[in-house]
Amino acid sequence: MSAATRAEAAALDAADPLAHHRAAFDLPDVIYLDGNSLGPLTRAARERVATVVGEEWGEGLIRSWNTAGWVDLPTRVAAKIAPLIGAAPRDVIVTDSTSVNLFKVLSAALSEALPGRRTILSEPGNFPTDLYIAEGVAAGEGAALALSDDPLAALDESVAVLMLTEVDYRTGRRHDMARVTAAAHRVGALTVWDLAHSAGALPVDLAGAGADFAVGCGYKYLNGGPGAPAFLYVAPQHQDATQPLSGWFGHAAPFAFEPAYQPAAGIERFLTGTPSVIAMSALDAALDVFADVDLTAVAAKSAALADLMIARVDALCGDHLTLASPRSAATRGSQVSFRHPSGYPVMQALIAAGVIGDFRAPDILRFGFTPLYTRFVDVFDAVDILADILAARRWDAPQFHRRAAVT
Ligand SMILES: Cc1ncc(COP(=O)(O)O)c(C=O)c1O
Ligand SMILES: Nc1c(O)cccc1C(=O)C[C@H](N)C(=O)O
Repeated sequence: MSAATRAEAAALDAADPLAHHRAAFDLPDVIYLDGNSLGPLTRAARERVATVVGEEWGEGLIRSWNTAGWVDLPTRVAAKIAPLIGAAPRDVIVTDSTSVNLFKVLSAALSEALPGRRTILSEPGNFPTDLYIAEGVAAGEGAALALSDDPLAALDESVAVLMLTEVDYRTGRRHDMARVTAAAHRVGALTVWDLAHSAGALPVDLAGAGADFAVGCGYKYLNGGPGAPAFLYVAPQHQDATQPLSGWFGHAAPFAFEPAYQPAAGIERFLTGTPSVIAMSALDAALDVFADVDLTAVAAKSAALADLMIARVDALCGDHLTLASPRSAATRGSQVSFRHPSGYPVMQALIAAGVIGDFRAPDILRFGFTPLYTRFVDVFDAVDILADILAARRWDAPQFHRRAAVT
């Protein structure tokens, strides 16, 4: 499915069965192709945060832990994420950040590994926090982190845990979770999957793939807001594992205030401290947009949006940009990246012109596709604007070269 003219792109929008979901979002007047880094505000989250602050906190005060159900938020929100990732609700919990959850599940995975196995295998291109956390866990557990550009080939009987991000944050390349998990299990290794760039964007089937552990972000495709709580998944057969951040919310009876730690049964032992109620409420409300959404349709539209972008970039910007993502949607997540030697100022010029993507060092222009609110005409217009910036070298102005702290 592609469009050679703006009218054809508009016709695709007119026929789009997901188009009505755009009204659930509170979008400013920009073309937003960065929902893979920070999802936008939903109308429901805006209202819910106002209620939580004004009524539940302002009026209810401490009573709201019970009367507003604050204490159940980690499991209630998890039950909304579970169907998006192919998991049973009791195998998912919402808590902490992705990095902290990775620390917990990696440690638990090492404790579940076959005797004598102390290697965590990953890729050098994995998201840095994953590698940093694995370094920390390895140092504390007398394990080692091994990196390979071809982790499937590097899998052998020394590997305790294979830790991968399903969709690569730079290129959008997608691993075949079922195939890779099966290969890990064949050599006796466990798997830890990072779903930061998958959850809410693509159908994920953790249980079907036989994945052992997973983590993911609340603030990207799930639209939970900046710094939204993250989630983690533990397959039922590993839920007796211990995790080292043994805080009171993971205790079997937190309000018994016992001096000794006794882990809760099941997934709740992966909690640590008090949930971030305002942030978790925003995520809870934002997740309602997925209530009647078929992720297969989301992924199909995402592939069509990305294919349109690639076709238009080939046609209009081919002399300037090199595709850094798989050309085939079959091995791609919900984003497309292009290389340009001056990627940073090009992206700054594009943002100044009202098209928001992001830059990833050293030379990547990255565009995320979020089919619940992104239209075909948005992609069409974005490439026209990008082509103009490149052809006229509008990016080569001093203000676009100044680096911001956060890219
Ligand atoms: C693959 C991946 N994992 C983890 C994170 C972030 O983890 P945290 O929410 O702890 O900052 C990101 C993005 O920031 C990411 O892209
Ligand atoms: N978590 C972020 C942040 O705190 C500031 C800026 C960006 C982010 C991101 O999420 C980046 C994102 N994980 C990426 O794939 O690049």
